[in-house]
Order: sequence, then structure tokens, then C-alpha cells
Amino acid sequence: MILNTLSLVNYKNFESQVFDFDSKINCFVGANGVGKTNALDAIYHLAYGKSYFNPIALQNIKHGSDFFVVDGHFTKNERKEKIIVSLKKGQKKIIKRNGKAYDKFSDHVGFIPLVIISPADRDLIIEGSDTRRKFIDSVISQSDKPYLTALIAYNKILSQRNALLKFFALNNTFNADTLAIYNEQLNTYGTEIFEKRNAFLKIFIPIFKDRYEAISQSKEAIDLKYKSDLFDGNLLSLLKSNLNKDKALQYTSVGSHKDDLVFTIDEFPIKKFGSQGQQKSFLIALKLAQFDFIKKQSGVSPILLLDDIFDKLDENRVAQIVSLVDDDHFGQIFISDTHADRTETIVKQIHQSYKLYKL
Ligand SMILES: Nc1ncnc2c1ncn2[C@@H]1O[C@H](COP(=O)(O)OP(=O)(O)OP(=O)(O)O)[C@@H](O)[C@H]1O
Repeated sequence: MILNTLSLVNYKNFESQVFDFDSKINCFVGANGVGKTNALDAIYHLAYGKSYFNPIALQNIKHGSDFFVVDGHFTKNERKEKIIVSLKKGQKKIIKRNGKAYDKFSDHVGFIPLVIISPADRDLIIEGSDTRRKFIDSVISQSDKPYLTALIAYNKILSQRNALLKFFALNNTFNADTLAIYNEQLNTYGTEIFEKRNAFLKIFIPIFKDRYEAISQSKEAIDLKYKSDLFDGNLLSLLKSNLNKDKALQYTSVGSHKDDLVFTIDEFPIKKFGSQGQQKSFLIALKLAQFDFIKKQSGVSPILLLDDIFDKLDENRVAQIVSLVDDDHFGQIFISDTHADRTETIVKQIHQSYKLYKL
């Protein structure tokens, strides 16, 4: 998967900008706030149809403008592909592939395989379980459309069931038949989600551990465990046995929407006991494992975005990361860094062919 050119109009701080990329390594360098991360985010937008950093779509339009356009020309399996993401204030976002707008954005998921490694990944460690669920969901959905369909359906029924529980709290009555239908449907989709998350993690965790070991040279024992209510029984019986609790809480307290990933270092939570460098290595290993998994499933090398990853890592770990991405396993790589000299030194070790954009 190669991004050949990228054109931006009114995207964040870019009024009008065209990039012509190298097929291997591209670096955005410059002072704080010049737009290095924004350039990576524009590329992310083409793959995921949204920003990695700002969930409020309108805030990606340049201040003072009323639209943005991100336009990318790719080569995938020797075919040219043109993806455009555009947004105009007051209108719906449009994603087009080769001139044709998608009816459903979920149809675009996975078409441009891409992995980003960024300081913002820290949310995976420090924030709530929803960020970790989003991470697994996003990885599985790249190669499993029925999973994404089940997830969308599950979330829709979940909000309907929660609305029913709220209705009960206000009126002290509700339609038990409707609840039974919601329970059945949640059980069907929830079981599929659980089985697929479980199967995915069985493959993913060993890849992740290998990656961490390679970065840290085995100095510490890390682990990642899947936590789910569904290990305690089937969802239908859990929903039934928790009904009184759910009525009191006015929401559904058990199910796949409560799943989590537990991250540990030497058996202690990494959030509290991991150093900044260890946490960073953990996240990089997680993302490189995502890369490996997507590549294995799709047969295509995802585009790799490395946002500011060289800070806070000792030279040893930087060298390890460089040696890891320094092989044919990786395709096109985009790097952002504040230090042009440091970037050039590192990049030269990875590959002879590269482009440096001073923003
Ligand atoms: N919608 C927008 N319109 C105009 N400018 C914006 C918009 N959103 C963000 N910016 C600007 O983009 C700049 C930040 O860009 P970005 O995060 O890409 O910086 P960076 O070069 O990666 O910096 P750092 O080295 O600090 O990470 C800020 O100056 C911010 O004001």
C-alpha cells in the first residue's frame, strides 16, 4: 500500500498543500505546532474516514473556512486508487473511492490498511476501557466485515435496551416481550463479538509479546489479558440474572460493552507501575503487533505512521525500533519529529530512499 500524493485544502492549519511522497520513507520535520501531526492525521483520515486526534469532525476544518478536502492517490496491489474525504459545514462528510461516494462509511473500513503510533496512544493505558475496546474493534474490523456489522447491531440494540430501562424507571412498567427480544439479540451479537475477540487475542497476544521482547530485550515480563463478563456464562442468562440491578442503574451492566484488556508489567498494572519508557515500549509493541496482524490477514503492508515516537526512549530502544522497521516486512513509513538532524540520522539507518519535508 503506497500513498503517492496527498493534497490538502483547509485541513487544520493547511490552507493548500500538496505532497509528493517517496514510496518508502517520508518525514515531516519542524518546530512545535507547524502541522507535522496534522499531516499524519490527514493520511489517517483517508484510511479511517476520521481524525485519530480530534473526534469532532468540524474542528478539522481550518479556522475561518467552511470546508476541508483531503485527497490521496494510492497504489494498492499495483492498482491506482483515489480516495477523497471532504466535509462542508452544515453537510454530511463524504468519502469517495475513485469518484464514487460510499453509502456506508463502514464499507471503507480496511480498504487502506494503516497503523499509527503516536503519543496519543497513551490513552490506551490511562483512559477507560472504551479506548481499549475501540482498539481491538478497529483491528478486527479491518479484516472482518461481519464483526463490524455485529458490533454496530449490538450497540444499536444496547441503546434500545437502555432506553427501555429508563422508561421503566419513569413509568414503573415496560413491555417484557420487547425486553426478551433485546436480550435474545444482544446474546446473539454479543456471543459473536466475544468469540471473535477471544479468537483474535489468542493470535494477537503472542505476536505482541514477541514485539515487546524485541524492543525491550526481555528486561521485563509484560502481559495482556482479555476480561469479559462472558467468561462467567452466556450473555442471555447474565442479562436475566442482572435485570434488577439494570433496572436500578437504568442501563445494561453486563455484556460485551464492558469488555476490557488488562495490561500488566511484572504482574502489576502498567498504568501505575510502568515507567514512561516502558509504557511507550508497550504501546509501540501493541501497534507493531497490530501491523503484523493486519498484514497477515490482508496480505498488504499497512502504511505506518510514526508520530513523534523517538522522544523519551533511550538510544538502545530507538536502535531496536529502527532495526525492527528496517526490513522488507514494512512498506511505506511516515515519520514526524521536531529534530531534522536526529530524524535524518535514524532514517538513513532504515533505508536509502526517503524524503524530508521541512514544515
Ligand atoms: N482547525 C484548525 N484550523 C487551523 N489551525 C489548526 C486547526 N486545528 C489545529 N490547528 C493548528 O495546528 C497546529 C498543531 O499542529 P500539529 O499538532 O500538527 O503540530 P506539530 O507540528 O505536530 O507539533 P508538535 O511538535 O508540538 O507535536 C496548532 O498550531 C493548531 O493551532
